[in-house]
Amino acid sequence: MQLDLSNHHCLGAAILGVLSHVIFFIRGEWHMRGYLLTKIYVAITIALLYAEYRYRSSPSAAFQAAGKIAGSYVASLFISMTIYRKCFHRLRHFPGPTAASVTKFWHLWKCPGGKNHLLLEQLSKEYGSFIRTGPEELTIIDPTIVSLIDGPKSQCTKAVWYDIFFPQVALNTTRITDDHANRRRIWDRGFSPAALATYEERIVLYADLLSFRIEGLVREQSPIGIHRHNEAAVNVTEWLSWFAFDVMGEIAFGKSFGMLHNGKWHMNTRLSVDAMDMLGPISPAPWIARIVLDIAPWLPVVRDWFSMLQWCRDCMGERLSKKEAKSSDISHWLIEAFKKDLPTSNRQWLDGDAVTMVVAGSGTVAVALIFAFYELARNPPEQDRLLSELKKIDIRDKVQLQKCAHLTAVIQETLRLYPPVPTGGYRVTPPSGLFLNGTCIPGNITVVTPKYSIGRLASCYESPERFVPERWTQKKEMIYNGQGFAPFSGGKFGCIGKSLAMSEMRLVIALLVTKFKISFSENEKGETFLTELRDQFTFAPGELKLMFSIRS
Ligand code: HEM
Repeated sequence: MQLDLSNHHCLGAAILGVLSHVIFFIRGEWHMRGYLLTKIYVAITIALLYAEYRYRSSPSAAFQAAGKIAGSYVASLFISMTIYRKCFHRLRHFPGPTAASVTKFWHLWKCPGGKNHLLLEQLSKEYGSFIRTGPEELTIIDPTIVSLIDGPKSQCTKAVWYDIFFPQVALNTTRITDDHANRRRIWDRGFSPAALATYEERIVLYADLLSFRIEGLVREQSPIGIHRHNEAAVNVTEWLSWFAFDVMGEIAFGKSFGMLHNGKWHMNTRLSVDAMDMLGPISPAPWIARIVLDIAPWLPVVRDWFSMLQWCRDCMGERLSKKEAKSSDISHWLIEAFKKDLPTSNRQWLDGDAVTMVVAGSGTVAVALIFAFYELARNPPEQDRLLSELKKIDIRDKVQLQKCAHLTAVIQETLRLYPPVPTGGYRVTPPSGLFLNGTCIPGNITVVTPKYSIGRLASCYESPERFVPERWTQKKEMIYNGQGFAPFSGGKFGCIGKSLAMSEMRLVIALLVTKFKISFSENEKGETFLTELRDQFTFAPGELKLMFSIRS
């Protein structure tokens, strides 16, 4: 009689599952090894199948036995993880959906369409300011957390999310603090007041071109747009994106992408917008993102992603090959450091930062502008207030424009309601942890601080859902607590392009509002535009058409 050992094997596999959890997986970071572990698991399962096939009488029996053993391992591993995460983990006392505390698959399941900003908003209503949104992750919706994690004294580091981009290295994705500091010093040269002044001169030209092109649409000089008397329906999602990308092409690589001029998408900039689609559904679980990138490079969205990276590399390659070094773009400073062989200045960093310039510098400005015009169209009196402020000054004079309090307030209110980076900016707490209003946040925990929800807290803003720019000027009593307002983040990882972005936004809003009256068309109230809004680390808005009519 043959002894059936399969139950013993299953028991052994189950014990191995528990041991591998408590000895290995419970410690350190594993998100970069997902693909390797999957391959090892599949290889061992195939080996088991082969062994069982030799031992068993039929292939189906071999399949069954091998499946039981491999399944026992996985089941016990997950049971061990579940028990640990629910009953023993340092975050076990924090409220949140049960499934979220056990696995990040829950998060992927809940927001397949890139609606993370809405999901976190809904969770905050259900669970309050502290929500356990992952086994090792806390989402904190409290204005005080912002300076704790992104203030000048913060010891927090960047979370595993930034490894999605590996092997790409760049200023905003490196998780090595010293590398970040070295690279940031190089970038700082490209954002000195002198460098900024040269960029700003050219922004005026692009803003004028945008205004001129919209005027062309209204005056029927262009086939694009539906004209009616002295007004035209303008797809502001496209035109403002073209502006932001053209400006960034000029400032990053010394060449425009030509979209304002041509009135259509440049193939590769469109690609870079589409490529961001990948970040919507997979951002909540970087380890799954890594597996998808490694295992399925043929998926259309992953292909777009790699093509986008390649295109950014090509832009940098082209810029590198230019003999005449132009000191008036950001690349000039990065290339100079590369030629001097400064720390963190090899070709890989140059390529990575080419992506950073395109992604961080264009989509953010575009989305802020699109929302500013959306709100101005919804609130015509705000256009009148801007007009009366702007008619007294020379709009093309940056210093005068900076002094326009209402203009700045319109931008701040837009960024409060629609922060271009709505939920991203994940950080890891220092090993000693953090204290927030008497609550201890353990060390080495990922902290998510959604700017979208913090900006809409009723405890911080009166009528938080309403667009009221005056709350930043004459009606300051409408802000109970403004500590959480940080659309550009802060501290060592804060936005380096803040001043540039503010200049772009001030100028475009001022130019267009003084020249055009902006309103909704008959059939457009912006509902679809809002429904289509996706959180893909940066916000990706849907199509918005607004009526532009030339002011008399
Ligand atoms: C309205 C416009 C903008 C907003 C709201 C914005 C917001 C932000 C935020 C929230 C971060 C932190 C991201 C993180 O923690 O991962 C960031 C980082 C960054 N931004 Fe901006 N940004 C804007 C425009 C720009 C522009 C025009 C540039 C120009 C190139 C730029 C370049 C960068 C860079 C390089 C970083 C990484 C900084 C670092 O890690 O040291 N941004 N931005």
